[in-house]
Amino acid sequence: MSDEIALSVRDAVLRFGGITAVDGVGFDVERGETFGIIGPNGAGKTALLNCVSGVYRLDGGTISLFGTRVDGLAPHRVSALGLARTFQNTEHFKRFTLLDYVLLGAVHRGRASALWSVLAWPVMERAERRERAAAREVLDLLGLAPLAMEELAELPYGVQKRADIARALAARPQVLLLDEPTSGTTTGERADVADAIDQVCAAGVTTVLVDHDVDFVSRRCGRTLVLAHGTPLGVGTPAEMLARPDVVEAFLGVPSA
Ligand SMILES: Nc1ncnc2c1ncn2[C@@H]1O[C@H](COP(=O)(O)OP(=O)(O)OP(=O)(O)O)[C@@H](O)[C@H]1O
Repeated sequence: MSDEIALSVRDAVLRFGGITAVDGVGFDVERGETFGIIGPNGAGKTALLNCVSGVYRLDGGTISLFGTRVDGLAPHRVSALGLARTFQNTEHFKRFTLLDYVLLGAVHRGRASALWSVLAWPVMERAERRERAAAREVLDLLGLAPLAMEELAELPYGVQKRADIARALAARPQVLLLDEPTSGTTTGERADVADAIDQVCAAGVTTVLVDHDVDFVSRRCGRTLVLAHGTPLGVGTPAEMLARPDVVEAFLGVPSA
């Protein structure tokens, strides 16, 4: 693990009317690290990821990507600075083939203006060939290449979850946010999603992993942030954090014995 900070969140606050969804959250993720965020339902995990990716604008605090402030930027600008994320569903892309869906991730890097596209079509054609090659490379890495021409709608849910990881990875992100990558999967599918994430981590991609499955996060993350009701309970190794009575109480909803 390097000591270069890839993602830095300081005193983040996000409110929805009277609800404070994220309340003074801070953490650093080092380059190459797989960092976890866990917490019970409604803890603010997804809201926090939405702040990092520019979907929500912070009411307080700062977010930096490799030292550059990104809070207040639109999602496409944050993504141009090297951040990619998965979503909790791929509902709107059901008619895409797996390859086209993954190409969405590759294509968004360095798209040119329409005028430039017309004037420089040979260059654009070469760029498109490169994007297709990049998409196929990612499909290969995640063991999805044989399914490249299948429609997403026809593929099992677990494959759709892996497809979403592939799409995000095709953008060659500096930092990858995985939002509930195993939610709704069967035990078998979860093992396949786990393999895909392990490939991503082994490739050295800086990753933030949010999941309901605490064991799943604990096995992959050296450090994790624990949130409860939007408030940070702390950052530490999963074993350290899960041994704390306040963390146990947050998950169980009752004081630990
Ligand atoms: N768009 C929104 N409008 C109003 N309130 C919201 C919105 N999004 C989230 N919230 C509220 O913010 C709080 C945190 O929600 P969030 O979805 O981030 O929690 P979470 O930890 O991701 O939960 P889960 O594990 O159930 O997905 C909750 O009280 C939720 O109801």
